[in-house]
Amino acid sequence: MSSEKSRYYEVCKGFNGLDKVLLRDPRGSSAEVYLYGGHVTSWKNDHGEELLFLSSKATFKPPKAIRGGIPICFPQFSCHGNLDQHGFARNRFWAIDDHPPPFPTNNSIKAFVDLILKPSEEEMKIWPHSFEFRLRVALGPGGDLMLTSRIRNTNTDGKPFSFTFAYHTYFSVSDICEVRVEGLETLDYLDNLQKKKRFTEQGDALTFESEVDKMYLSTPTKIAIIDHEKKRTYVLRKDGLPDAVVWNPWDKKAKAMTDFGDNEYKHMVCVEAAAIEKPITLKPGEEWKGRLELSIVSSSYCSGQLDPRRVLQCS
Ligand SMILES: O=P(O)(O)OC[C@H]1O[C@H](O)[C@H](O)[C@@H](O)[C@@H]1O
Repeated sequence: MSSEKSRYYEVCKGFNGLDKVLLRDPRGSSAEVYLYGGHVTSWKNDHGEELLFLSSKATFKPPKAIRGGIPICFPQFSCHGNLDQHGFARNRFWAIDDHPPPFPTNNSIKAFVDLILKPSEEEMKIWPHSFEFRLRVALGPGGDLMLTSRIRNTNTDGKPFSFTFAYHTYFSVSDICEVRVEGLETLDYLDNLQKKKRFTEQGDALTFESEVDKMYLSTPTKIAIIDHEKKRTYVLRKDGLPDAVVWNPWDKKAKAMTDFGDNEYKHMVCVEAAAIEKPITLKPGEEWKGRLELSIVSSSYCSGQLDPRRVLQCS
C-alpha cells in the first residue's frame, strides 16, 4: 500500500479479532468495513456522529451475519430461492483486492477500499457458479458513503447464472415514530407480512407505527429518510437497483431476535436498495454493477411542514 493511501485507510482488528478496514477522509468523515461479510458497520460524519445502526447485541461471530450496518445480500435476497435467507455473501470472509480492474477516476475520493469475494468449494456446492464479486467502499466529498458492487460471471462451462441482491442498510434514527420515508409513495409493493401480496402505497410518505416489511417495485433512483427529531435527512441514490425494501421488525420480532435489543427497533430503519423482482442474469464474461450512494442533508423541517419535492430535489 502506498504511504499516501495509508493515510486514509488502515487494516486493524475489530470485535472478536475480526479484521476490519478503517477509512478516514481528510475532511473528517469515516467508515469501517469488516472483511467478514464485506460488511460496512460504521459510517460517521465529520462531527463523529454515527449514521448507521449497529445492534448492541450484534455477535460478530461467524457464521452469523452482523446485525446492523450494511449486510450484502447475494446471490439471494430473503427467501426468494433455495439458499439460506439473504444468500452467503454476508457470512463469508472477503479479501482486500489490491489490483481491482480500473474504476472511473474521481480525484476527490481519497478514502476507499476494494474487496473481493470468490466462491470456495463450499459455496460451489450450494450455488454451482463461478463468480468474482468486487465491492468498493468509498467516502466522497462531503462525507458521502458510496458502495459499488461489480459482479462477474466467470463460469467456464458456458452457463449463465441469475441472482437477486440488496444493500441491506440499517439507518440510525432518533425515534422511528418521527421518521418519514419519501420517494416510495404511490408505488406498488409486495408485502412480506401478507404472503407477498401486491398493494399500491397510498398517502404522501411512509410513516411507521407497527411492523413493516415491504418490497417496493420500480422505485426512483432517489429516496429520502427524514428524521424529524434529529433534523437530519438521509438521501439514498442508487443505480442498477430498481427495488427498495423497507423493514422495521417492531417490538414482537425485535424480542424474538437474539442479536437485537428489545427496544432497538425504535432507533433503526432499513431501507434496502435492491434488485429482486427481476433477477439479474449474467452470461459468462458479463458483469453487473449496482451502486448505492448515501448522503446526509441537515433539515430544519418540522412534521407537517415538509415539502417532499424540496428534499428529493436537493443535490
Ligand atoms: O434477520 P435477517 O436474516 O437479517 O433478515 C432481516 C430482514 O431482512 C429483510 O428486510 C427482509 O425483508 C425481512 O423479511 C427480514 O426479516
